[in-house]
Amino acid sequence: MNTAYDDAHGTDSRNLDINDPLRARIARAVAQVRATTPLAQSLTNFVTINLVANAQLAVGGTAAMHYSGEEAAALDHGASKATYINMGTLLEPFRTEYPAAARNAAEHGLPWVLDPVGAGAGELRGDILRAFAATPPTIIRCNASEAIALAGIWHLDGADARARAGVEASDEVDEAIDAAHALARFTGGVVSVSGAVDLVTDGERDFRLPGGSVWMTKITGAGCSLGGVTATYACVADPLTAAMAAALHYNRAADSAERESNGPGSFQVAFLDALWNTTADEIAQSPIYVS
Ligand SMILES: Nc1ncnc2c1ncn2[C@@H]1O[C@H](COP(=O)(O)OP(=O)(O)OP(=O)(O)O)[C@@H](O)[C@H]1O
Ligand SMILES: Cc1ncsc1CCO
Ligand SMILES: [Mg+2]
Repeated sequence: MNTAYDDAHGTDSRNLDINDPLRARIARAVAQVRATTPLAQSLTNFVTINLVANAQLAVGGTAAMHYSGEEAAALDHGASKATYINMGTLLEPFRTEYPAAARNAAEHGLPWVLDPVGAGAGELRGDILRAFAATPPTIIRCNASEAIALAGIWHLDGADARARAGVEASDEVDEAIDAAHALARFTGGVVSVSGAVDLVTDGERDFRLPGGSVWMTKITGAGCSLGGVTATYACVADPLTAAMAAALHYNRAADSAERESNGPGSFQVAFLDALWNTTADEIAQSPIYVS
């Protein structure tokens, strides 16, 4: 039987087998975060910093926010198991502090997650993103426009690299597929592109994750906090599992929050509650279209 998803995306994608080991790894990651409250440190924008921390706590993790390469090094020596860097609101000192934090993560062999918010806008953002190419992120979590812009900034082959500015998604996820593949090949990591149907790719396999709520676009920081939660999952799981667990956790929590709410304010509250209450099995048994 063809689903609405198949009709829209053709027949070369199929729902991942219910017994596929990836689903077990996702369920285990969800349980492990709740059991071990891992710390992912964040250097993130001033608009949505509170939602990022609250979402990390709501999935079971621990949050610590700062803007310093030195503090990143101290945390990498201590409790932090992953770093989240979000480019939303930049100040001049971040020109050196953000690449230092990325370097520290790489030197400690720890994963780091990049949200290239607004990629394509401004010299400072471009300079910092170019500096990251030396110690590339383990996971890139972005919207379609940002994936295309970042592939352009890094001059990657195969990307349709139209430089595009802006913090809200305007390209459809599928338009960013070549850019996402190029980014994954360049970093050797995973790229997670959000939208109505999310795309997670390691450059070899593409996973499309339907569901979630359009209300996510009416609260600021849905994407930023998804980046933070992706870092939380990267504390306990390999990059592909972490990106999948975070995106699926978001989709199932958003499905449930939409049923409970009647506007953006009540949606955000219901969404945090749903992050807390959604079960590991609900997350791991989600539709996952693989191609
Ligand atoms: N039309 C939609 N329908 C359902 N879910 C959506 C839709 N658009 C986005 N989402 C979900 O919202 C979350 C954030 O994705 P989005 O693409 O809005 O990020 P973003 O553009 O980086 O957001 P922001 O920068 O405002 O934080 C993801 O979980 C994604 O699945
Ligand atoms: C609205 C906004 N401006 C800078 S960062 C941010 C949050 C969404 O990325
Ligand atoms: Mg964003």
